[in-house]
Amino acid sequence: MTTPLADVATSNVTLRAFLHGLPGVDRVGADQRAAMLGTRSIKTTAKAEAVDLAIRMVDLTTLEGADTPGKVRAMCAKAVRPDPSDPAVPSVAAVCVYPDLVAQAVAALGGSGVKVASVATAFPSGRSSLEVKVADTAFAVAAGADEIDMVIDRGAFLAGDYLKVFEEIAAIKAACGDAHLKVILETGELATYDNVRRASWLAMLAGGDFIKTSTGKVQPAATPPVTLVMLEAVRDFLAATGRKVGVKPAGGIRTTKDAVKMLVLVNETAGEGWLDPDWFRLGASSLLNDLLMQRQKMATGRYAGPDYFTLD
Ligand SMILES: O=C[C@H](O)COP(=O)(O)O
Repeated sequence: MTTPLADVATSNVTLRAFLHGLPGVDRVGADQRAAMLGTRSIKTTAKAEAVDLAIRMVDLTTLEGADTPGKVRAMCAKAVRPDPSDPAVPSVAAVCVYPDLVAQAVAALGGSGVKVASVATAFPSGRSSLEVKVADTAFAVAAGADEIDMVIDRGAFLAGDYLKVFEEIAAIKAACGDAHLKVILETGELATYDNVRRASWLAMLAGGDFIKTSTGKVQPAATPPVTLVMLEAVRDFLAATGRKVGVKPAGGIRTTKDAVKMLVLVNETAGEGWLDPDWFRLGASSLLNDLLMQRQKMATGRYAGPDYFTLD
């Protein structure tokens, strides 16, 4: 008899049996399908809409040891009005910063509708005690974070201790309160697409509101096939449980072409219902400028050049 979904996390044995019972990913098929969808051409009008949608989906990110309050304030201004010369350009979805810079971001964004996301849980390695990770999360939430981007314990996952990973995600979810939880799988360290599928289900079963590919600190990061596997997982999870989970590819998404490819993948895999910033985000530090350049090119027929927009 198969274990009901609500009970699969009662022990590591049942959780392992469930995750290893998921259908295997056809690696060649996933690579080919992602490559094929990446060659789809779209009409100019659809492209203009896609560029604005992609801007609205950006989590504008700075995650450097050298980040300063001034840099975060400038990034927040850009998040709200990406192109000061054109008020028709929409705001991005969120900014993403380290926990100690959340308060500055909240103050700079005040009332704009742009959310503040923060990478808690000993980002990017995730190597600390659960106590420290929960405290890191609580600190960011108390400072006003709307969203927490946590990293999973890849060491525990790769060692087969799925219950530890599950319980950690559930504890961080509890510490989030009303803040949304994005669970970073760090797919570049998971070795196989089967593991990406298993980690996606694990994160969703444990209560994640979003599953996110990468920290941006490990290569490869948000590749199209990995994003495809995760989109299939949220589609199948919705069918199995009735709960919808979002997807956030992050890391290495730099061009409008990369972003549009992602939107085609979303449409063709999870479906139109995910083509919304509530359900799909693009985590990126430098994509926004390229989207702005392409937007201007489509409107005026010429590029403004990268210097026209403020540096990310
Ligand atoms: O979450 C977002 C990533 O850290 C950004 O990565 P990126 O600098 O490659 O765009």
